[in-house]
Amino acid sequence: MKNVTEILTGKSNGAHVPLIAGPCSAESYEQLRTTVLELREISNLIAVRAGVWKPRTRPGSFEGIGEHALQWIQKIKEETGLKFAVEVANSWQTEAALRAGIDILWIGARTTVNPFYVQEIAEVLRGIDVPVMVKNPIHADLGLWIGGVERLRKVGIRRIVAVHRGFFTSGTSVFRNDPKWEIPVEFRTHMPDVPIVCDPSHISGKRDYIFEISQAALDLEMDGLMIESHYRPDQALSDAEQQVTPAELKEIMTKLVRREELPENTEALEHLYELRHQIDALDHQILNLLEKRKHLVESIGELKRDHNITILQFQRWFEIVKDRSQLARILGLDEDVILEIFQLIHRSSIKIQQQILQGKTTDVQ
Ligand SMILES: C=C(O[C@@H]1C=C(C(=O)O)C=C[C@H]1O)C(=O)O
Repeated sequence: MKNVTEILTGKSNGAHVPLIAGPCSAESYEQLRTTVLELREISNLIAVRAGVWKPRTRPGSFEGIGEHALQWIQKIKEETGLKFAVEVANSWQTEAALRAGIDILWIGARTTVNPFYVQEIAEVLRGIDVPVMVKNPIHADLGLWIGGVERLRKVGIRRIVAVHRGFFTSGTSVFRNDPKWEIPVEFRTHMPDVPIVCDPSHISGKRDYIFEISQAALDLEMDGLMIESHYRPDQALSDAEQQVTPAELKEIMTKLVRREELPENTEALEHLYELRHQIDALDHQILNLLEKRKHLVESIGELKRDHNITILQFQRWFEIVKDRSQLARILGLDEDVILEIFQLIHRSSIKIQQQILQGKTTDVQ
């Protein structure tokens, strides 16, 4: 687990799961203060989140208190000594947040989608040492997420944390936003030194799923959690259904299981290595079989070239799909995954045969 606590607050917080929590929006001084005082009871808490400017899909919804709420934050910061994080979506909001001494800024999903906005914010931050969290863009465009981080790095921001808040779904998921776990995993392979915090509130859209998603995030080695909490969630002016009370949040945090990357028990560790050894052997067999398959595809390609036969053979391909799906089902394998693997293999076969028919060598696939 990367040290999100140190990056965002400059302090360390032991082996806990770092938690950033607070209301979706700062609605009133009382609401914010009561929530924060209750949240202080959770030992994982490293910073408070509070929306000041709220980007809403359609006008007419509560769009945040605006700059005035920064004064409440300042007062509560003084009283509690806690660090506060605020979302900024453009240059003047960034300037106002910095003037108010906000400790951590975050760039929201609706801003990460737009490189112009991210750049505008980055320009205000040039030469300033403030930690910034970058939420994934609304749709699953990994490049924009990485690009957001790169824009901040280019102006000298060093303390950066990515936030996974899920991706737009047109109502096809039980969740408000589709987690698409493969995207943060992919993000990690591109930017291994940037910690990722999961925001289960925005993924779930419903408080009942927050524990489940938080646990899934920890099991994928995410480095912390960002969760919306309100002392009276049902009366919240925004995101009422997904906010939990500080007491509920405390319970969620206690129930979460922090799993280690490797078992401490030496017997279990040896068993793990033995099983991995067997997987290595099987993977090598898979690769050797793929190499043999490739040679057959090449021979068929030469035959097609010499006898003027089309590369793509739908009838044969449909038979393969039917046969391999059926076998996958019998073997208890995930049919969709097996189909995807065969689609990739088929795509590669087509490419190999195209090269043969065009008279090129087939080294590159
Ligand atoms: C190998 C062939 O060419 C293509 C590749 C296929 C494959 O990879 O199995 C199947 C059908 C064709 O679209 C073939 O015609 O059999």
